[in-house]
Amino acid sequence: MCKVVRFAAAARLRRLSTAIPGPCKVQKRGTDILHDPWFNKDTGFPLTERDRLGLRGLLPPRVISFEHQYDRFMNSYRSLEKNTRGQSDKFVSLSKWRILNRLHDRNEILYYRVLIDNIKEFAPIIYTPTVGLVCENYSGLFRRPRGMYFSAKDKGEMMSMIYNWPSDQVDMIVLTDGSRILGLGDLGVQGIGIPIGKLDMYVAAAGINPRKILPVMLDVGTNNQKLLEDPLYLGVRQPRWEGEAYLSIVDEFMEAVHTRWPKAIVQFEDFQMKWAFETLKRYRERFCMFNDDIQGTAGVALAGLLGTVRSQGRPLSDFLKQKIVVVGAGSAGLGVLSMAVQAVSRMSGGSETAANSQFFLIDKDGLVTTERSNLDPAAVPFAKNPRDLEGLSEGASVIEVVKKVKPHVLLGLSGVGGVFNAEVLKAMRESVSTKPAIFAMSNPTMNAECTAIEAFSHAGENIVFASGSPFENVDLGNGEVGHVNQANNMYLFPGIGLGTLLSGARHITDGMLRAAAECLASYMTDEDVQKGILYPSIDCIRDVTAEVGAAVVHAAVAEKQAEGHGDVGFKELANMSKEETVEYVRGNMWYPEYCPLVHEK
Ligand SMILES: NC(=O)c1ccc[n+]([C@@H]2O[C@H](COP(=O)([O-])OP(=O)(O)OC[C@H]3O[C@@H](n4cnc5c(N)ncnc54)[C@H](O)[C@@H]3O)[C@@H](O)[C@H]2O)c1
Ligand SMILES: O=C(O)C[C@H](O)C(=O)O
Ligand SMILES: [Mg+2]
Repeated sequence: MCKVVRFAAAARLRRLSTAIPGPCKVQKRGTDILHDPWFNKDTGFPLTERDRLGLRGLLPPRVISFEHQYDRFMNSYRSLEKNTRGQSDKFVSLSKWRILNRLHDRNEILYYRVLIDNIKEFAPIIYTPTVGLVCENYSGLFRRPRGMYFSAKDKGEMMSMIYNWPSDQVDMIVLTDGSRILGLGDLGVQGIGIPIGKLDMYVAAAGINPRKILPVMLDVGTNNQKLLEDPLYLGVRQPRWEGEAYLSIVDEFMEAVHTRWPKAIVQFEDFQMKWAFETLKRYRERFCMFNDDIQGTAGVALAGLLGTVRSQGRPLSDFLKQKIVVVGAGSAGLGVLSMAVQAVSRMSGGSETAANSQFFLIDKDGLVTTERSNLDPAAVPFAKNPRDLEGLSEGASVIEVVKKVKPHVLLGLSGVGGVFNAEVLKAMRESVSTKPAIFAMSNPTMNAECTAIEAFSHAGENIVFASGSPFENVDLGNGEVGHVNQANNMYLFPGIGLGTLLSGARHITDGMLRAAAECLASYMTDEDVQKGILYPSIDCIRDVTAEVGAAVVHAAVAEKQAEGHGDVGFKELANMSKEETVEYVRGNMWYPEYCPLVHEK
């Protein structure tokens, strides 16, 4: 359950008691307005507005209310569902994505209202997992551009190109180079679907004004041979730029963005590991940015790990005793480990070190130890010393490690579907935990380490289960339900972005990220957690984001990072109670409703 009534319902009530939204200025007239999805109201333009804006005669005469337009869309959506019954999942998902995308391209206010009010149903279409399918098929699906594309061919031009974007103010940018799209690998320019999906979640969950978002693709080529040979491929047809040439492109983009919008926040998304870590190190002190796969994922996973301790009825301090096996030593797995190790270190007064602690790291070559030749520097802190291992050695397989360690938690961020096979899951029955936890966090659905049904049927009914992509709850056949949690960074990145924006911080610190994770960890009640419900329902995402955003603002104030936003300065932020900060954040969330349009020359 959400802590407050569903946000949409609350906003609707608020609207009833408040005046009509203020006017919006528009520099266009006539058909130019109808073709601009930001201003277009379709048949919803009142007659007086049609007169003012030169729209008379350009629309059928009847004026349709917003509510009626909303219902008409939902009816078409339901008809589509009926008409596609029996078709392949892929066909159905893409059909649903198309109808939503078409609405976006026509009428953004209606699109975002439909999305916010039906977020549980539509998130899997506009975000994970369908967004993966959209990226794979992007060149064929492409109709209209969304966002900006900076390519290797634009070197030297970015400082002026950035002014081609029509909006004066941009608050939130999601940037990808398409090199590691979900678990699907290098999809080149087709990866633009990910920034678009993430930013739709920013609008839906954090209420960032869609006029102030910017999805960006940095196209430095692709190493995906199939795409390079595809005549329909829309990206630059060359192998990826590497080394200094690559970094100089990202540098130029970051400089250009911050010249035009000095306080814009840039979320790095789905970069291959080497560039994910390198760019985070390179920019985090210079710009307001974070890497969602490393830092957002870490916070969501840490919240889940703390939840598993509570689900066992143990105090949080027992986190120090939990044995946790992480499968996948990429940007996400290493991000999770480093945040978890920091938490352990804080709890134990700094006495724990990563390598001899309770964590075990496995990559494609098995258990990671100090004996590994060419050990990735980022993995060094988590490599086990073979002397500390009894009965396990360098490169031990997942099944060998699980059998030997009997972990409390088995967490997958490998990008490989089925790695938690029946044998591995059955071995989790021997876990030392009363509630063994299985986190199959890789995306999209086909890349999950196991499905929910596999987890409950092989590992037992007393497990806690979480996955990165959504799965249905599992009917355990005895009147009980195996609860499926969605451990996805969508529970944190919107709050990290919104909290940073409203605090006016110039950097996103570890303290702000920790506050976000701790806030999510404490969101659920003990009663829910003991039933195995570690994360809130996605229906509550605006409420969660308000709380997470407030926690980020508080941390930014405490660390003297906050400079304030708009009329609200550091002092006002510092004087707000926790509840007032949550209300402040909630009150700054944009909500889609038609505003009266006023023509301005
Ligand atoms: N749920 C979430 O919120 C979330 C967040 C971030 C990433 N992810 C998912 O996590 C996955 C990995 O992302 P990443 O950025 O870390 O990727 P990455 O490519 O940087 O790392 C993948 C890691 O998995 C390891 N691996 C590959 N095959 C393996 C196997 N058979 N057994 C064990 N390990 C194996 C690789 O050695 C590598 O260490 C992706 O599917 C991504 O979608 C999920
Ligand atoms: O995009 C998601 O659903 C989560 C995460 O950022 C990922 O890369 O898988
Ligand atoms: Mg990602």
